[in-house]
Amino acid sequence: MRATNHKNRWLVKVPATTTNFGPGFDTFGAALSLYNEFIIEAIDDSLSSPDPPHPMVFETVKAFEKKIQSASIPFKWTVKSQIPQARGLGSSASIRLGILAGLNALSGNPLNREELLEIASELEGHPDNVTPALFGGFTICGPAKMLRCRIESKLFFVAFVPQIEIPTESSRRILPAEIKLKEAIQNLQRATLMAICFFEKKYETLSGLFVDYFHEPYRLPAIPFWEKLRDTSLKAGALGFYLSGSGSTLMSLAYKNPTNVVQALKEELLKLAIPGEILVLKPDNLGLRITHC
Ligand SMILES: Nc1ncnc2c1ncn2[C@@H]1O[C@H](COP(=O)(O)OP(=O)(O)OP(=O)(O)O)[C@@H](O)[C@H]1O
Ligand SMILES: N[C@@H](CCO)C(=O)O
Repeated sequence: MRATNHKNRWLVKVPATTTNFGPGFDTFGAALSLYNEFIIEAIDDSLSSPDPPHPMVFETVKAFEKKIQSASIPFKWTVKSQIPQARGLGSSASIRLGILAGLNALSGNPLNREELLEIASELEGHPDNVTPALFGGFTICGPAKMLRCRIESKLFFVAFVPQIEIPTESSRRILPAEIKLKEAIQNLQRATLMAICFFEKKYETLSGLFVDYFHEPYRLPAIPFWEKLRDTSLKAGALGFYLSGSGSTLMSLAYKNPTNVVQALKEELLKLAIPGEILVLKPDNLGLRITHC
């Protein structure tokens, strides 16, 4: 049996995330009050299960081992899952971070959070889910740099989660290789204004900034009812409406009170007979937490 850290069972709680916010493709993200909870436990090598491992977990363990330049401690994992899969709410980021943080703790914390972020961003292929999941709040990610701010609790994220699954990988493949300069400028202008609104907590000024040319025009056709829900949501007073991550979740931001937006969406969904779930979520300003258990 291998030597393991004496603290050999950890509970890792990872928040869901919403990203892009319209014009902030691959750049903006926020952590939400919906969680995946992982138990990561050291095991005796000889008890290892012969089952093929989860491919994402296998890949994550390999990346951790490469970074620490050593074989990792054998472990088993379970997840109590609230985050719906392939719906643009950061379920894959939660898997990668849950495993990385648990394995790091089992190994006596050889890596700091910035190093975990680097590994998880690399594995995901983009940093905008893993950054808020790890640090909480609203985050802006750039190459090798990130900034974050708290989000006040008067901002509500009203998520409509349709039954349609959209894997991120296929949803990225349909994006264009080039963008027109005029459209890039408009995205830049809106995204910059949006960032200031979040950092200065001027949430009401967010209204009108959610128009995007980078990804939504290519992805939204897969969700035929999006336009009707956007009109309903904005008419009911939402500050903005956007495709969360690569979809399929359609996100409305409500200021101070989400009731009108939720009610209007429920009525429209009933009228259109569209199956799915509405989740009223708050910002999570803590990010990933890990405790010995
Ligand atoms: N609770 C879970 N248990 C096991 N695997 C999971 C779980 N949640 C997510 N996954 C893995 O993550 C994949 C979904 O990742 P994908 O990147 O396509 O979507 P997402 O992360 O939910 O959305 P987005 O990246 O747009 O926010 C699933 O196919 C599965 O392999
Ligand atoms: N920014 C990424 C997020 C995926 O969750 C995308 O939209 O493809």
